[in-house]
Amino acid sequence: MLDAGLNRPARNGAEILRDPRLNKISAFSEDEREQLGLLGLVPEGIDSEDQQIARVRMQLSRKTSALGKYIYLTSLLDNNETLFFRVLMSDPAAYMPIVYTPTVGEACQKFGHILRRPRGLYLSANRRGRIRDILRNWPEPDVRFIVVTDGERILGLGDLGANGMGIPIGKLALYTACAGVPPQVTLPIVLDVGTNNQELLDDPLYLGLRQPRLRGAEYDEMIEEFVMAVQDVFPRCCIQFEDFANINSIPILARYRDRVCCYNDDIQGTAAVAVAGIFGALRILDAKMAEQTFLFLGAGSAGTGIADLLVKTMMQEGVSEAEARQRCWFVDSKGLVVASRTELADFKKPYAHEHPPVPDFLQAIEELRPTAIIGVSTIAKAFNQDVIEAMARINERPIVFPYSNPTSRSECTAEEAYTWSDGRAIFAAGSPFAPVELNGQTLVPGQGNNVYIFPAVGMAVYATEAERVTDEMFIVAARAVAEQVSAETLATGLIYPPMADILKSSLQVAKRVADYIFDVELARIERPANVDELIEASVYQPRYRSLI
Ligand SMILES: NC(=O)C1=CN([C@@H]2O[C@H](COP(=O)(O)OP(=O)(O)OC[C@H]3O[C@@H](n4cnc5c(N)ncnc54)[C@H](OP(=O)(O)O)[C@@H]3O)[C@@H](O)[C@H]2O)C=CC1
Ligand SMILES: CC(=O)C(=O)O
Ligand SMILES: [Mg+2]
Repeated sequence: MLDAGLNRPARNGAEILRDPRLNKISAFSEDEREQLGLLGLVPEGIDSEDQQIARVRMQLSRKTSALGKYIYLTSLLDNNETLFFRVLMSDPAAYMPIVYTPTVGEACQKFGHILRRPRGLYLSANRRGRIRDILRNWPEPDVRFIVVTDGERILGLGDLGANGMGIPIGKLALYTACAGVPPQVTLPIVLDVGTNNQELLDDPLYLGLRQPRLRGAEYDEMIEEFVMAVQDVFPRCCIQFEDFANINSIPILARYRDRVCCYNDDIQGTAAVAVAGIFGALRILDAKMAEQTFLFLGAGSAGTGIADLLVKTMMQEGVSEAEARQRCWFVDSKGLVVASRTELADFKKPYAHEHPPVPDFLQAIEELRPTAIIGVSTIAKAFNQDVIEAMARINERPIVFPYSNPTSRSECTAEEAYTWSDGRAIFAAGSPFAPVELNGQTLVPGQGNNVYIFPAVGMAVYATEAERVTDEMFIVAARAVAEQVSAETLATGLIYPPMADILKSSLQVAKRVADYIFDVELARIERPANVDELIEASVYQPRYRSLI
């Protein structure tokens, strides 16, 4: 006998209770209790799914810290996957700040301290040469999505080594909660290549390798071994690279994007959410993208990724590449990125325009008079009062996107941006901020976070079994996100679809991207008569199935 729909041998009651994919805690039916040997192992009372959700909410409300709520929800995922996703999907706007930014940042910082039960796969530098075999230890046979990090740039918190595992776990929970990708096809992975974070190396509870980060050829060989092992063991799998330092993220994407099904979320997903946000802002401004001047604070993976996609989008609208690049300017840790600088990384060079050196961001604003500032610097409070006031003096409606995560690294808060601009800023931040009351008006900040993109693109790639992930798919996704923002939503200042509707909007985006994947013949399945129905039929439902 097989477990219903899971293709696994049936278990006895005690085993079922220990399997998070089968466990219903207090919601087993009378027949299941009788037939599966569960009598006595669970209390007599039988809960409905709604009663179970009410209990979870009550228990969560008694946790006084965000980290306490994170630990509780993670334990629920380890105990009863269906209930976890039912709770998450019942109110994504409420629960996302717990399982994702900002709380996941704190959870990663303390990952070794809060560990209850390991989740995902740890591939360590010590196990090089054996990655294929270790992938085969994963119990699910058909993994379709891996989110992998080496932990070197976890949000804006820096090198967190193997503690970075919290990020793949959180991102993959959102694949399911925000776009319905079935959890059994997802696999979180950390490549434990050591850490240069001395605090972690000195922490007796740190669980990663206690050695400096692997670099150079040895590192590249390990990445190659990993990518090729995934092709062998999970041939239909897409790899999402997440939170690598830019010295590695950019070359890795360049090396593999045309060879295997993969993408980098910090580069491409972030870029798409930024382009979507700019489309929303342009509707408020009634202006064109090529009329804007974008000034970035931070010229790393996220910043140059956003600029590259803005350039591609402007080119689709008939602007030349040179003109489009000229609309994008960067300030990094050494000041304005200009042609005379000799130490620039290759990925910054396309944006190193002719201009005298400018040491700081505020002066760059005064000289370049940008219409938009985008913060991807990890520097909290860098958009200070002088910066916002300068933007509000130069522009009737300045675009202000402090995208750095988590909240503790945000370049400014929503309240600061609105207050210092007299409520005129068009604002979106990487982490969530509550609405702000100003001069009798309620202003609703958007969450400019790649969560609007990666679950939706993931669903499209999953349902179509796409061979490759291209930049054009991200432009399609960006346009689809922007199109779902109604005029009423826009009137509140919100330039993204409401987070409460993220599942609905992600499925719309997934349909558009899936259509595009079939159009460009990158699908590995035949085009169905109705692509929308294909997506709908692929969506995971967090419902208990009968186990008998
Ligand atoms: N909202 C979202 O969806 C996303 C947000 N992010 C956030 O963006 C941030 C950056 O990520 P990522 O681009 O991958 O990181 P990188 O490390 O690749 O880039 C950081 C950039 O910030 C610059 N920087 C550092 N300090 C300063 C300073 N004092 N003044 C000006 N610039 C400075 C660095 O300069 P230099 O090059 O000189 O070292 C570098 O160019 C993170 O906080 C991350 O959480 C990332 C992805 C998605
Ligand atoms: C959101 C995200 O991917 C980051 O901050 O890195
Ligand atoms: Mg990231």
